[in-house]
Amino acid sequence: MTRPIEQAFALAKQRYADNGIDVEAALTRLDSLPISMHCWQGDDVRGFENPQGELTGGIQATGNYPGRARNAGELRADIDKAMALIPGPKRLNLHAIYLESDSPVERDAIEPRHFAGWVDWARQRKVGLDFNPTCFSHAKSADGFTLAHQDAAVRRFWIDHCKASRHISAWFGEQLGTPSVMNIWVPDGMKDLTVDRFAPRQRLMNAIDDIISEKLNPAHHIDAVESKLFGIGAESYTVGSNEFCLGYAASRQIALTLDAGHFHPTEVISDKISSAMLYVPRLLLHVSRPVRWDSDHVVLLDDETQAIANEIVRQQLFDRVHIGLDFFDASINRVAAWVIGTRNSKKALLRALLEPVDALKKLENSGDYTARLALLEELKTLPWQAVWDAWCLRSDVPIGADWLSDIRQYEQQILTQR
Ligand SMILES: C[C@H](O)[C@H](O)[C@@H](O)C(=O)CO
Ligand SMILES: [Mn+2]
Repeated sequence: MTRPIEQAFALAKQRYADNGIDVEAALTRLDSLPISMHCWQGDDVRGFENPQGELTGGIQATGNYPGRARNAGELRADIDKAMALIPGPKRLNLHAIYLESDSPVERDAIEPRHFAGWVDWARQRKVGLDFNPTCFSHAKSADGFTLAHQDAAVRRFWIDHCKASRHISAWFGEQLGTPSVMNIWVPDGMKDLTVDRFAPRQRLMNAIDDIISEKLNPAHHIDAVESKLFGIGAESYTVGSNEFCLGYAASRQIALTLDAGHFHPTEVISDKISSAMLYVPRLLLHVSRPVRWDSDHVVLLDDETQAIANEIVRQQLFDRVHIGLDFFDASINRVAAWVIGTRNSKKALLRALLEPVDALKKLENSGDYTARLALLEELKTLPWQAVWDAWCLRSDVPIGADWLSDIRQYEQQILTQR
């Protein structure tokens, strides 16, 4: 059964060796690059705090596919299913609304114990956790403002939520032995013409300064800020814009989060990585797929996903770039969405690792742009797929589209019974 896979792999290895590429070294590197899967794909960003509540903050999960996870047990089972179909290392990215508690807990009162179930789950599976305060889908964010709110009491509430979130994040890192990247994203903005664009940004800056003022162990916790261009209902003005977040992360030397859907339609985050890395210590990537807007479609193996992976590999940013995903599609099987998007992100990383980067840079530096273009195009059709299949085989996950039958079975037995 596995013989053709192995034969194809042997031929592919030779083919890549002829191009100066050590396939085994590429796979060793791939085995060291975790992708942080976002928990919110499993339940359309509802969480367990108030699952019947409205998703606000200018984001939207569209679709009504059956089988949404309704509690932590179901969500963990779905993540387990997805992870079993994805090769290589994975992490899990949690939002604060995925807490577990028998009684209501206000956001500014969340504690590590509310996430003990997740830590137990992660420890058993040897995966790291990342975290996000949830500054949306709440009565105190209903007017579109949180950390930049005019009302000091509302601002304080969200500052305290983010401070509590940092303690949870640091606890994740300490418990699991791998730092948790905590991403602060706020939806704050205005629907229409905004006269004072300065004061909210000043308030946001002061609020985040307050949040990160307590020094936490960097071996346990990493702070990140995520910019955005616009949200639904905040089309004219976003307080945490790209300039705000880049400036903030650079001046405070914290991580900058680049979400592929948070820029103008023709702007790409792949081209921002090399610039941002000159000024910030780390990047968190939210690999996503905007279709005409920040639609958070499932990640494809498309040009931009490939370009993002190429940047990480070509500039050797392995220790400074954290790769996360951010999409939520409720119109297809949600577990399949995770599998498709995460496998595609990993395929892009593999293809990037199979590039003869030094040879390409040499051609570029010598001005031989003809050979550079020729080689880049020829590389696209080298047998990376045989390497991918062999890696799936080694990682004990299905090869090709074989994973789909597992998903179908899971759908019939589990998801449709919900
Ligand atoms: C759940 C959100 O998508 C996420 O927290 C944030 O990263 C974002 O991208 C908002 O558009
Ligand atoms: Mn994002």
